[in-house]
Amino acid sequence: MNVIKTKLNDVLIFEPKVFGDERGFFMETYRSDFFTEQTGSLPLVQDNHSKSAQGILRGLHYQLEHTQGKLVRVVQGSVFDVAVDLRQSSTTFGQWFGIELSAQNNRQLWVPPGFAHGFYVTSETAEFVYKCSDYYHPQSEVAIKWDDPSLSIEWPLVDGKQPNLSAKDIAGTAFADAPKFK
Ligand SMILES: Cc1cn([C@H]2C[C@H](O)[C@@H](COP(=O)(O)OP(=O)(O)O[C@H]3O[C@@H](C)C(=O)[C@@H](O)[C@H]3O)O2)c(=O)[nH]c1=O
Repeated sequence: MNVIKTKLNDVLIFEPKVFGDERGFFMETYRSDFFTEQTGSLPLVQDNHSKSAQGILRGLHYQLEHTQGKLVRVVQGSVFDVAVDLRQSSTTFGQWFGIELSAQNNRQLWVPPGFAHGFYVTSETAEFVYKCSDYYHPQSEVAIKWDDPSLSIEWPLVDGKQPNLSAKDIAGTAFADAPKFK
């Protein structure tokens, strides 16, 4: 597994070693010992899987309590995945990082606790799979507006069309008003 630092503190890209042969391929996608050594996070406790059509944007989400770190990847299709640093003590507070994750590049992104996370589907459909460091706690969920002008996230919108959002995400909070971490 290759590990690459990003411009945001503690956000890491993981590139699994892929063993291709005449049958197809094999890769290890998560090892708890290696993951903990690289991130300092404890083993991950919840696995999630979602499918979305092109143009769907989910985010930017986080939980204020039971704050989750997320190890995210795409098993079908491609997305533009974004992390926003909400930790006021961090030198990269308020900054965003975006990366293409796809079933072709096999890349995984580690979005640590203290970040908002979202993704936009660029392929016809995409299946998104992720592991979380804490359990779902809907009472403490927050959604920040995907297009908050103070974040200026450069989403690669297909044909320049507005993305499709859930009602919760349409009603998202402005970055300035969203609760932050220490
Ligand atoms: C996230 C989640 C949702 N659900 C349920 C609640 C709801 O009925 C349905 C869909 O939930 P949502 O609309 O919140 O799903 P979604 O918009 O896909 O939410 C996810 O977005 C990405 C960007 C993240 O980072 C995730 O942490 C999570 O917030 O699934 C669970 O049962 N467990 C979970 O862990």
